Amino acid sequence: MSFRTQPLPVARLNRCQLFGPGSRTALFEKMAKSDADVINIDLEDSVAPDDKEAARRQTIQAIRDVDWGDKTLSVRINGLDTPFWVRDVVDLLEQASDRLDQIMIPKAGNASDIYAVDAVVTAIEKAKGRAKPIAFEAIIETAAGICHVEEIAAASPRMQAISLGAADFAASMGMATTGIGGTQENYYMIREGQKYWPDPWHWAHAKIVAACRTHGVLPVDGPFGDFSDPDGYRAQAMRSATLGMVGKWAIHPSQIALANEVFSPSDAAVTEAREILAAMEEARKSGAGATVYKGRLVDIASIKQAEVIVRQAELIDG
Ligand SMILES: C[C@@H](C(=O)SCCNC(=O)CCNC(=O)[C@H](O)C(C)(C)COP(=O)(O)OP(=O)(O)OC[C@H]1O[C@@H](n2cnc3c(N)ncnc32)[C@H](O)[C@@H]1OP(=O)(O)O)[C@H](O)C(=O)O
Ligand SMILES: [Mg+2]
Repeated sequence: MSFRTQPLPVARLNRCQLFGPGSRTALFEKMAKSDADVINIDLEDSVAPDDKEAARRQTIQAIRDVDWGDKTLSVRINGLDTPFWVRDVVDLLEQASDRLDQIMIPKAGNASDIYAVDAVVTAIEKAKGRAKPIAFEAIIETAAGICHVEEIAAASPRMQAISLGAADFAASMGMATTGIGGTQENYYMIREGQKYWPDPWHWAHAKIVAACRTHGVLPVDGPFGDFSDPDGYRAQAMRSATLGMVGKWAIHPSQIALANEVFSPSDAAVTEAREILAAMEEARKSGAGATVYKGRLVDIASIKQAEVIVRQAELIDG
């Protein structure tokens, strides 16, 4: 038990992060009109090396021109192991409008990666007199990243979110799969002749959630590549939500409604959470720290659990 209070993450919706390549300008208006809470325009792996400069230019233009409504607007820059990332950061900060909310840092390996981007961003913000500080989201998608996820979460006050990038993560870990997230056919257990498929991403998700929650950062599930498998997407999203993640990427518009559904508490869950809070308030008045709700124990920890759900419902209701 620490005397420190666990910090709350930023109070904004992050149920669905919709991705689109910065080189596909025709998608920008569609992304802006979508129901995703966060838009990630990608300058990294969905953009071919020959298209990098044009994608950067087009992205900056779109940040200025497109009506992004009240969405969180984020751009994924290129990795720190490429020749592109510095120019991405400098041009975005100098040329895109204040409408840009966040920079997403791929393949973050340690706190120094975040520090390096922070140093460049901070210098340009000061030079330009930018009123609104840029937020950061880091992607954990390497063995080094998962080993150092806690220092990454703590690396800068700009850190608002961390996602798992399942494809690069699998490659970095040497995992025997070409699938992007979800159930892996060969990762099974067997009991009485029946196969069961555990979740190979579980431990990484849990480690990211713990690091994020320690430092007041939003933990987010990454991509699910097979956009023709809505049931698989929903199952993965529900596992992530149960573990404490607040949202999931969509790499195709068909995944947006699924993410919004899974990461919005149901009416029944909100009603139950409010009833638990009411039951505990009654208990408190009579001097008790625990009581019975629908035949089960609820106590002071239940208040905190119920508040997670009520807080999310209040964010959604605005
Ligand atoms: C794995 C790692 C990652 O990097 S994931 C993140 C990077 N990837 C991307 O950004 C890819 C984003 N998605 C796409 O580019 C496309 O969706 C697609 C290539 C997967 C499919 O495109 P396609 O046009 O063939 O799809 P359709 O089914 O025909 O589209 C139907 C309709 O929807 C519109 N559309 C398509 N994609 C988007 C989108 N992203 N946003 C908004 N709208 C979209 C399309 O234009 C059609 O519109 P219509 O014609 O009906 O008007 C990770 O890093 C890791 O390591 O894990
Ligand atoms: Mg990746």
